[in-house]
Order: sequence, then structure tokens, then C-alpha cells
Amino acid sequence: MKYISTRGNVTDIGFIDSVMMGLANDGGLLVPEKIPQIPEEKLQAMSKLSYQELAYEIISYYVDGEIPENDLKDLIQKSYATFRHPEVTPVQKVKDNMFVLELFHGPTFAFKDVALQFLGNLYSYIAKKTGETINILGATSGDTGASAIEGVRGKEGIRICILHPHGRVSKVQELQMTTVNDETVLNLAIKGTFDDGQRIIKEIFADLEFKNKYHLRAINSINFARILAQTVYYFYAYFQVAKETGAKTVNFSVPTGNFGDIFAGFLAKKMGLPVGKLIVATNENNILERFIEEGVYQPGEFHSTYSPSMDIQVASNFERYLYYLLGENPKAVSDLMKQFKTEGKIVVGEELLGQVKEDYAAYGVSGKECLQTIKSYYGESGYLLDPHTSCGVAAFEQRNHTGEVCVTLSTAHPAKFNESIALCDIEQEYPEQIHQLFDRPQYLEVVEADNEEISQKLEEHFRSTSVSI
Ligand SMILES: Cc1ncc(COP(=O)(O)O)c(C=O)c1O
Ligand SMILES: N[C@@H](CCOP(=O)(O)O)C(=O)O
Repeated sequence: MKYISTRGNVTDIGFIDSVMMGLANDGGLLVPEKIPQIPEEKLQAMSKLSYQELAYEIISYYVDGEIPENDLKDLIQKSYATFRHPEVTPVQKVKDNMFVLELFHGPTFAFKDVALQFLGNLYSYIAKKTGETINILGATSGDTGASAIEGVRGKEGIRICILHPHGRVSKVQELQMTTVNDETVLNLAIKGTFDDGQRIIKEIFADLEFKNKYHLRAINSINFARILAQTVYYFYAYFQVAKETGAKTVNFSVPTGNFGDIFAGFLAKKMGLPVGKLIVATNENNILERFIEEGVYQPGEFHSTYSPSMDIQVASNFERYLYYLLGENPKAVSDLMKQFKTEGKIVVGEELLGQVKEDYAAYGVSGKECLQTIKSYYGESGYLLDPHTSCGVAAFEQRNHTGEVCVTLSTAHPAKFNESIALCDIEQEYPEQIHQLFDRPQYLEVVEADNEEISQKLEEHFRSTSVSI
């Protein structure tokens, strides 16, 4: 299996090199040269596997022998041994035809752990094999940061720096990131939004001299390994729900911001999993909803919402989808991305829009609707949704066709977002791991959303902290 850039100027690199490159050196995103197709009989056999066994089968297609079988199996076992649920990502029936896929049983109570426990262990494995220090640079709207830090903290040969938008993450998210007292971890709270953070890290990664000098690595969904590990739970959920309902195809409603999670579902479908509609659930930051409805991809006004992790305008993985929408034509992607940079928007014609609507449905959830959905589901079934999952459920209510079976991805535990839950007049108890955070000192620096200042902070961090392998 080889990997190529959506913009065409990186070709023919293997799995480990793709992990290490993160953002493609031409500014695009890496994708597999050819998506593996899983035959029907193999899907049948996969439906009987445990989560870890399934993860091994799926990830193996993409690793393609670059990691010996037993090493890869160990990496997977280690990654999911930290989860509190034996099934890793269990599925709960919440009402007729609607299942919730609980992705929050990992160490930081968000879906990011599913991929970042794996990527953290993978980086540590690569550092040990190659003797190379790994310096991670990431941006977060709240969940990736905590999960990435948890995935690598204490691992030899790894430093990490995370940018988060100052004052725009929930209290628990901030505490999870900033209470880690470890000199290899640097938290920079930027005066700006997640979009500023993501733009800055992409610009720093694009400075290849700086990237190579400091061995900079990505943990965001910029890194294809993140998407890959997230693909596994679509298979797992599909198998559980198909067994229970007899459904042949299953829809997925996905709380969406950076488009990574739903792109993992798109990839699963392209591999042969019988996925029906992929429902893009956004909050008021609804650029993706507008694209799917009207064919115009253009950032709008930024809103701070009850689902802050989805407060994203420019969705990184949209470029990966464009690549497939445009018939795997890197020149066309490159031209459109240039146009986006200069004109601030991408417009697709009727024919392509028809294809988009075949692939996706979309619904932008208002703040009022988000809270109302939390209240009504709690009242009717006693099931407490976090505000991101609530957007997914509200989109299911609006866009799933009657009689079709749908899985809504539950991307976080409600305890991470008590600010929103309290507005629903619901009292929740914090899990002990979260409760403990409130007594700890915090370590962070507030900085301008400025490339130079952040690059300097990074250089100081690398100079002043030593890591052994
Ligand atoms: C809790 C939660 N839900 C949903 C999302 C959106 O996922 P994606 O960015 O992969 O679209 C995020 C952030 O990524 C998140 O943290
Ligand atoms: N919502 C995310 C934003 C970054 O997404 P990623 O999947 O690219 O890491 C977050 O919580 O940080």
C-alpha cells in the first residue's frame, strides 16, 4: 500500500513514512493510492471478531506488512487496554431504529482516544525502532489536545505542543490538557479560534526546513493514521446493529467539525461496508451543511456554541473528500484549494452537487435545539447526551428517513461539557478521573495567534527539555 498527496506532488510513500510526514510536503493531505476492497465473505467473517481483532484486520490492509504481525497486534492490544468498556466502543439502542455508538470510554472521555491511544503507541514504537525523537505539534478545539497528551505522556523520545483557543474550550477540557505536569508537554493557549490554530500548524508544517530540523509530527486528523483507526468503529457498529435489526444498510449521523470522523465513515463505505447515508451534523458553524445543501464551501461568521469542539469553519478533511469527489484528480484538487486561498470559497456545479447529496445529508443544529434534544432524550429515556452527540441526534431526527436504521456517533461524555448540561437543568456527577482534575495546578502559556511567536516557543521547548529514547 502506497500513499499519495491529494495535491499530487507526494507519491509512492509507505505507511510509516506517511505517519511521519503527517501533512503532505506539498501542503495536501495523504490518502491511500488505492482503497482496499473487502469482499462480502470477509465482511461476514469480520462480523464475529472482537474490537481488537477487527482493528487488526482493518489496519493491516493499510500497514501492509510494514509492522510485523505480532508487533501490530501488541500495539492494538495496548491501545485498547486503557478503555473502560470491554467492547471498547459499545452500541446502545436508544429508540426504535436509533442506536448510539459510545466512543467515550477511553482515558479522556472523547472519541479521539480511539485513534490517539493507537497513534501514541505507534509513535513510541517508531521512536524506539529508529532512535529518532518525535516532536508533536497539534491544534485542538478541546478534545484532540487532551487525548493526544494522554496518548504520549511519559513515553520515551516524545515531546508535544498543543495549541488551544484561549477561553473557548470547556473547563474540563482545559483542565485535562493543562494539569499535566510534565516538561515534555507544552500547552499554548492562543488568542484566537481553533481555525487560527489549525492554520498556524499547517503553515509551520509547510516550512519544510523547520519541520525537518525539529522532526515535527502531526497528531490531528491531518495524519491519515487517525482516520484509519477511526474507520474501525464504523465496521464494529455496523456489525452489531445489523445483527440486532437485520438491516442490510445502516445510516450514520456524525457530529462534525473538522470532517475527520465522517470521512472515516466515507472510507469504510468505499471499502465495501454497506453504509447508507452519512448525515453531517453541525452546530451554527455550518459551512459543511451549506456546502452539502448548496454546493458552496465558504466560511461564515464564527459562533461560540454549546458544542465548542465543533466550533470550526475550515474543515481540514474536506480536502480528502474533494479528492474523491473530483475523481481522484490531484490537479483539480490543487486548483480548487488555490482558488479557496485566493477567493475564499469553492463552488461545485450541479452534477458534482448531485454526487455530494448521494454521499451525504446534512443538518445544522441551533443552540436551542441542541439543549432541547438533551432535555427531551434525558426526560424520555434517561440517556444523557453530550452537546455534540445531541447535534448528531437532532440531525438524525431531521434527516434520517423513516424506517431506516441509524447509528449516531456519541463523540464525548457529557461530563466534559457541564456548562451546557447545567443549562438543561440536569445535574450530573463527574466520573472520579474528571473530579480529581479540579484540585490540580495548571500549566499553560497564553500567546498571540502568531506563527513567529509560536515557532519561537516551540524552539525554546525543544531546546530546554531533554527526552531520552
Ligand atoms: C466531541 C466532538 N464531537 C465531534 C467533533 C467533530 O469531529 P471531526 O472534527 O472529526 O469532524 C469533535 C472534534 O473533532 C469533538 O471533539
Ligand atoms: N474537535 C477537534 C478539532 C481537531 O480535530 P482533529 O480530528 O483534526 O484532531 C478537537 O477536539 O480538537
